Amino acid sequence: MSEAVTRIHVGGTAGTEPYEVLVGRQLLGELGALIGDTVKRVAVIHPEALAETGDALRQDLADQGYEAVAVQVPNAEEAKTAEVAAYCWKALGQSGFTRTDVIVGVGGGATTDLAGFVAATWLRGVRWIAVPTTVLGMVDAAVGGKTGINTAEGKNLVGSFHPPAGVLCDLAALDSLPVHDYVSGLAEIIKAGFIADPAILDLIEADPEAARTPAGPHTAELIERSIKVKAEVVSGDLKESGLREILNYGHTLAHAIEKNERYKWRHGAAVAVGMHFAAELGRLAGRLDDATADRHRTVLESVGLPLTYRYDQWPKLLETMKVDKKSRGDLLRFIVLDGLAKPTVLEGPDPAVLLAAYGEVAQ
Ligand SMILES: NC(=O)c1ccc[n+]([C@@H]2O[C@H](COP(=O)([O-])OP(=O)(O)OC[C@H]3O[C@@H](n4cnc5c(N)ncnc54)[C@H](O)[C@@H]3O)[C@@H](O)[C@H]2O)c1
Ligand SMILES: O=C(O)C(=O)C[C@@H](O)[C@H](O)[C@H](O)COP(=O)(O)O
Ligand SMILES: [Zn+2]
Repeated sequence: MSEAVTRIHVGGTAGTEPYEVLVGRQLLGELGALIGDTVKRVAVIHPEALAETGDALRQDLADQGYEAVAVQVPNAEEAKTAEVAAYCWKALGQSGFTRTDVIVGVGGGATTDLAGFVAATWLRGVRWIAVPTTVLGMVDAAVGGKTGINTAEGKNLVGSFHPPAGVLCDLAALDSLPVHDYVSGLAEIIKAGFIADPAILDLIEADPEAARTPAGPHTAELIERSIKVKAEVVSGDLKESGLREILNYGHTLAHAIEKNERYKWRHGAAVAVGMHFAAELGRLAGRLDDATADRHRTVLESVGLPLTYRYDQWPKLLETMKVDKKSRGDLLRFIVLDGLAKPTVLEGPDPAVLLAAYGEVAQ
C-alpha cells in the first residue's frame, strides 16, 4: 500500500501558474507527469553530495524516453555563484536545450536556488521542477519562486522570481542528511512558528530531541505546517511587494553573518542568530513582550541552534545590512514581532537600539 501524499496548493499570482507541493515518500514516480510528455530534454542539476541520486534520476528519465543530462554542481553555497550558473548555461547550450525543455533541481536550498535561477535566465525562462532533499529546501527554499545566486557584496543579490512547475518533497531523502544540516532546517520551521503558526513551536517544545531527527513523530507535520505558511504568503504576494517580507524574519542580520563568514555558515544557523537579534530588537523597540522574546532563546537553543555572534563584527554587519533587499535608500528595515504570530516592519530604528539589541546576542 502506498503511503499518503499531502498536496499543498500554491496560487499563481503576477501572471504565473499555480502549482502543488507534494510531501510524502517514493514521490519520484510523479516526476514524469509533472515534466509532461511533450518535453524532449531534461537537465537534472544536482550537488556533488547527491551524485548517485542525480545519475539515477537521469537514467530513470532516459528510460522514460527523455534526452536527460545530469549537471553536477558544487555542494552548498559554492554552487550559488555566477561561475557555476555560467557552467550550467554551457551545459544547456551544449545539449540544445530549448524553451519547451525542463530543468529539475535536486538538492538542498543552495542547489534549488541555483537551478531555479538557471531556469529563470536560460532563454529568458524555461520550466523547472524542484526536488528538495533537505528540511530547509522542503519547507522554504524550493517553494515560492525566489531564485538566485550570491555576489562578493552579499547574499542572493542577483536573482529572479521564477516559480517552479511543481515541488516534490520525498521525506526519505532526509535520512541521509547530516544532523547539522537537519537542525539548520529547523530554523526556518521555527521562523514559520513565530511569524504565523505557533503550533509548530508547541510541537518542537514538547520534545526538542525528537525534532532533531527525521525519525521524530512530528517530522511530516512540522514540514507540512511550515510549507503551508510559506504557500499562503507567496500565493498572495509572489514579488514581495508587502506581505512576503514577513518570511524574511531574522534574515537581515543572518545574511550579513553569512557574508561575513564567506558563506561557510549554514543559512539556518545564521537565521537562528538573526531571529534572536530580531526578537531583542522587537523587545527593545517596545513591540514584543518579554515572554515571547525569551521563547526565541529557549526554543532555538533546545534544538541546538546557535544564538550568538562576535561583538566586534558589528560595524561590518551593519554595513552589509544596508544593502539588504528590504532597505529603501538609506532606510534600514527589519521584520519584528508585535506579539506571537504578529509580524510587522520596523523602519529606521534608532542606531543605539540596534546596537543594544546586538549587545544581547553578541559574545
Ligand atoms: N529561495 C528561497 O526562498 C530560500 C529560502 C530559504 C533558504 N534559501 C537558500 O537555501 C540555501 C540553504 O539550503 P540548505 O540548508 O538546504 O543547504 P544546502 O543546499 O547548502 O545543503 C546543505 C548540504 O547538504 C547536502 N545535501 C543536500 N541534500 C542532502 C541529502 N539528502 N543527504 C546528504 N546531503 C545532502 C548539500 O549538497 C550540501 O552540502 C541558502 O543558500 C539559502 O539562501 C532560499
Ligand atoms: O521566501 C522568502 O521571501 C524569504 O524571505 C524566505 C527566506 O527564508 C529565504 O532565505 C530567502 O532566500 C531570502 O530572500 P532574500 O530576498 O532576503 O534574499
Ligand atoms: Zn531563509
